[in-house]
Amino acid sequence: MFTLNQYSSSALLIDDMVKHIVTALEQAIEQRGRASIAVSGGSSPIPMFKKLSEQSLPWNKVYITLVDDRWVDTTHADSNENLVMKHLLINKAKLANFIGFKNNAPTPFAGEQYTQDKLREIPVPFDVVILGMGEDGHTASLFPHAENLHHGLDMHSGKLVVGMVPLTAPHERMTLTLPAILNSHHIYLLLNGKSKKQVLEKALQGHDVDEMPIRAVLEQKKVDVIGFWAE
Ligand SMILES: O=C1O[C@H](COP(=O)(O)O)[C@@H](O)[C@H](O)[C@H]1O
Repeated sequence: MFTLNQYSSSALLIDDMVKHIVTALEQAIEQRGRASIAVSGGSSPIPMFKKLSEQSLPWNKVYITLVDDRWVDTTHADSNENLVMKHLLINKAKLANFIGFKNNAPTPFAGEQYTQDKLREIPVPFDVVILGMGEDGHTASLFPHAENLHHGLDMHSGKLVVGMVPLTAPHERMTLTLPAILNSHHIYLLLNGKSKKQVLEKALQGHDVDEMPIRAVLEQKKVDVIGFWAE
């Protein structure tokens, strides 16, 4: 089920979202001794990452990975791994365990198996998956009309990650597949600004997943999804 939480300011949104994340991670650590979170890149999560990094948690028991990355060097300005290093794995959170996607393979397709093997270290189901959404309706790097989109959405592929070549954004990508995203206890969708609200409304009005892959997450019945929106 999808629920949208709306806030009168982004500061209030961040406070509440961080509370949700911390509660889920604390609960997992209490029950299983470890917790896991997969996070988006892009610009939306940056202020939330900083607040999250300041929280008092046994971060050495928290495993962090990405929901997607661009196939660029990890020091590149467009690398989601670089973003997480700079904005999340700081302050108290620098003690967390991080597993990124990028490896030395020439393409994300050639690198799938290596990353998939590395990701086996992470406790699953993920306790929290933080998604974003692009203006084109993509989420993670599941991009509209991309040639490989059906592999990313295939609930029976047995794959955690697949390569993707977006038609609507730069860089080849590697993305968690839909079944990997849905192998989670909580999915939080972070949305900032009027235009993302309009994109969300359009997504909720239709069913063509190829046109707007975010619909695959909004329409599924396996995991509850909470949207966090502020103008
Ligand atoms: O390319 C990407 O875009 C989405 C949305 O990013 P935003 O900058 O509009 O917040 C992001 O969720 C994804 O992780 C990223 O690789």
